[in-house]
Amino acid sequence: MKIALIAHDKKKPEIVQFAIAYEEILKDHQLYSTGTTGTRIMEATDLQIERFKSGPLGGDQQIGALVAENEMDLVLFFRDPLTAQAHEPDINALIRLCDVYGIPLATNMATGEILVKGLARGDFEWRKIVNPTIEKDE
Ligand SMILES: O=C(CO)COP(=O)(O)O
Repeated sequence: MKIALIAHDKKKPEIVQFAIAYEEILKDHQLYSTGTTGTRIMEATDLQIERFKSGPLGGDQQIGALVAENEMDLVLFFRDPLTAQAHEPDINALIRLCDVYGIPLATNMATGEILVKGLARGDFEWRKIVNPTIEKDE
């Protein structure tokens, strides 16, 4: 499965802890991230992540483009709801596209844990029906 990992600055410690805790599950998937989030996770784990631009420079939009192309299966986006973001329109656009295309989206760690545990037990098998390009053993 293709999984996007994104976190706002105040949530970066959380997503790093999350990636460490679920590394055994995440390592079997294709991982993508916005720039800084990916760097932080790769510094703390052995995960390989394809990094896009930093969020404020278009990274959320690049991940949104994959969602629109049916090339993303899960978005883990630990948002900071208490800090104004210069690129709020990009953030809203990514969240909107996940809803447009019915892509599972976690905006906080508690939801992320449920989705990743679901991923591990096979709850995402339906994505192989809507996206036949997903490898059978992913
Ligand atoms: O701003 C972000 C998401 O909206 C995250 O971007 P970075 O991972 O580059 O900090």
